[in-house]
Order: sequence, then structure tokens, then C-alpha cells
Amino acid sequence: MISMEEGLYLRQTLFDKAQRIVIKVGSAVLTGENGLDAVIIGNIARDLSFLHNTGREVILVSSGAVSAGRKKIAIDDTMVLGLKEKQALAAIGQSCLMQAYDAAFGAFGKNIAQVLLTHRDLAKRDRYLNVRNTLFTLLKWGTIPIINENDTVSVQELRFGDNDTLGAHICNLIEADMFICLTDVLGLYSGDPTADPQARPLYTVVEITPEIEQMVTHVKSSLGTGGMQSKLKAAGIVASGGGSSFIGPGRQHDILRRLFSGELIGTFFLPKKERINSRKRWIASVLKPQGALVLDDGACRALLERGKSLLPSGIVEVVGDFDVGDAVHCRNGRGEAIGVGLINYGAAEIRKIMGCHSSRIESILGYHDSEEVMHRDNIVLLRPRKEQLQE
Ligand SMILES: Nc1ncnc2c1ncn2[C@@H]1O[C@H](COP(=O)(O)OP(=O)(O)O)[C@@H](O)[C@H]1O
Ligand SMILES: N[C@@H](CCC(=O)OP(=O)(O)O)C(=O)O
Repeated sequence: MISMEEGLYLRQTLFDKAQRIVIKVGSAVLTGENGLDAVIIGNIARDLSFLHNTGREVILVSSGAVSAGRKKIAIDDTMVLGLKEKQALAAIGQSCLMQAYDAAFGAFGKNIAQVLLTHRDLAKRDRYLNVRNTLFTLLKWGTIPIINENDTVSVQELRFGDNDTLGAHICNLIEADMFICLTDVLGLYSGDPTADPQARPLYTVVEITPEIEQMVTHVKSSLGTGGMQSKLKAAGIVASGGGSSFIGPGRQHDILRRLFSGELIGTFFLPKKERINSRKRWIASVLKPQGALVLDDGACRALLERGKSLLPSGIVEVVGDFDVGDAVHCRNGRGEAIGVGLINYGAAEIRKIMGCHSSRIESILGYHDSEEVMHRDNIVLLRPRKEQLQE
């Protein structure tokens, strides 16, 4: 806990220092009764141009393609959409969205650039670095990149699923100082403010504890995808990369200008003190684990207390099917994930060598790629605490 004064001081200091900023705007902000809300899009363009004119680098992550497409071809509001309908609507709405932004930013003399991404673009390390280079080039040229998930081609199991998560990954990818998430509520409340009149606003969150997580319900606006849950998750991803986050109202006039001039609006999330390096952040937050290894107590201790690599001798069970190079969870005997890392052998190979000394790998498999099943440079400990070990 910190005092209100300390929270406000840190908030203002971090706003003043922020030079590279990712701003995410949700569908509920951008869409009105008749489709994309030109007034709101104009406000956003003015606000972002104001930040840009102060010499800051700004990147916009914008939702709204599906809801814009839905309004454009007048699909009944009560119709429940499946994945293929949403993908088709995104194809219709994305071009409307970009046309609206192009006109709005053009009025302030700004050039924009459309970047559509799938999860695969960030899950492969070479593509991840490629996206990073493109974004840096766009920023160097003074343009404002506008990013959305490439919904039309993203297959279900390889989706980000929501733009809050995508925005947080972009923040970490380009080492942004701050993630600003603009939505249809004033910020994070102690309960869902649209359902609970007693819910009170939170101004500063030092750490996303289970208590904070419990404040958030599954409820989302009629147009939203991720809800407050995915915004909290996003703030956690950004905090672990050393950035701060803000959740606040996207439909208010001059919101960014007012925020940066010190007005107390919305909820501010402080960065974590111990930040993990960019490669480990990529492993822990971008990759989707494809299976798990259950470890004995000695292996859990080696990882958690001594930061060692994982050897085959400490593995007691292999869960799921995965290939060399996939991300895989490490679990203790109670089934809790203690870490996640890149695997040096496929699931079938590990089933053969688990419980054995590393010196036997070659005789069992007929080849020997590495002593370790996971190298410590590729392991991210999720909860490095002693209580994780079995008594
Ligand atoms: N504790 C909470 N504080 C604020 N909003 C909450 C909370 N719990 C649930 N919500 C819901 O989250 C919604 C915002 O998320 P979402 O609909 O996905 O917006 P967006 O389209 O901007 O991403 C709010 O409209 C609100 O109903
Ligand atoms: N990519 C989708 C938006 C997905 C999403 O996260 O929506 P939201 O919760 O409104 O930010 C679209 O452009 O419609």
C-alpha cells in the first residue's frame, strides 16, 4: 500500500517521463448508434496529435473493425455472431476504420500506418523482431502506427483474442514507457460500476493482487471483447516489462491532454520494480504453452531456489504433446505452474528420458542435443517462492 499523495506523485512523474506510449481504444468507445463515431475518432486524433507534437512517440491499438462492419451492413444487434461472421465483419469494418482515422489524423497533418498482426507474428522470434523493426521505422518517420489484430485470418487457437492483450505485447515489444487503455468506464472500480452502485474507483494500483483480480467481473459492454479482466491482465504484462498502465474513459473530451497535465482521472498501475529481460518476457507472456512437465521436489528446488536448468532426472510426468522449441509449463507435485520455458526435446523423447541421468540421453534416444531439457536462460519462474515446493 502507498499513500494517496505518494501515488499521485509517482503517477505524475511517470506521465512526465513517458516518451513512447501505446494507446488502446476499445469498440465501446469508437462505436455509436450509427456505426463508427466520427466525433470520437476526431477527438482521439486531436489528442494523439497533441501528444505527438510534444515530441513523444505514439502508437494506437484500435478495436472497432467488427462493430463498424456490423453497423455498415446493418446486421441485427440481437444476432449472436460466430467466429466466421466476426472475421468477415472485420474485413468489412477495418477499411472503414482506417478511412476514418486517415481523415481525422490528416486534419492535424499526421500520417498514419496500418499494421495488422496475428499471434503467430509475435510467437515466432524472427517475426517478432521483424515487427519491432517495422514499428521503429514507422516511428522514426514520424508516422502514427495503428494496430489491430488481423481478425480475418486469425485462427481460433492462435488468436490474441482481445486488443488489451495485443496492446500490452506491443508495449513490451517496443519497450514503451506506458500503456493507456481507453474504455467505456471511468477506470477500475472495486466492483463492476455498470452493475454495482456501491463500487468505488481505484486511483493507484501498486500490484495486481488476487484481491484486485476479484474486483473484476466477466461482464463487458455490449460491443467489448476482453472486458476488465483482459485489461487487468494487460496491465500485469506491461508492469512485468517495467512499464506503467492507465485505464480510463475514452469518450471524454481531451482525455490525454488532461491526463498529461496532471488531472486525476482513471486508474494508474505502477511498474514492477524487478523487471525481467525482453526475451524472458516474450517466453512468459507471448507464447502459449503447449504442454507441461511435472517435476519432483528436488527439481522444483533446483529451479526455484538455485536458478538451475531442468535435467531429465527431475521429470516425473509429461502432459500433452509438444515439439522442440515450444513453450512448456513446469509444474510441482501439486499441479501448480512454477515456471514456463522453451523445451529442447519433444514430448515423445522426454517420455523416454524422464527420470534418467543426462549421460544416458544418447544411449536411449540415439542422439544427444543437449544435457538440459530446458536451459535456465529459457526458463521464466512464475512464482519464485518457497511455498511453491511440496512439504
Ligand atoms: N471492477 C470493474 N471495474 C470497471 N469495469 C468493470 C469491472 N468489472 C467488469 N467491468 C466491465 O468492463 C467493461 C469494459 O470492458 P469492455 O466492454 O471489454 O470494453 P472495451 O470495448 O473498451 O475493451 C465495462 O463496461 C464494465 O461493465
Ligand atoms: N479486433 C477486434 C476487437 C477485439 C477487441 O479486443 O475489442 P475490444 O474489447 O472492444 O477492445 C475488432 O477490431 O473489432
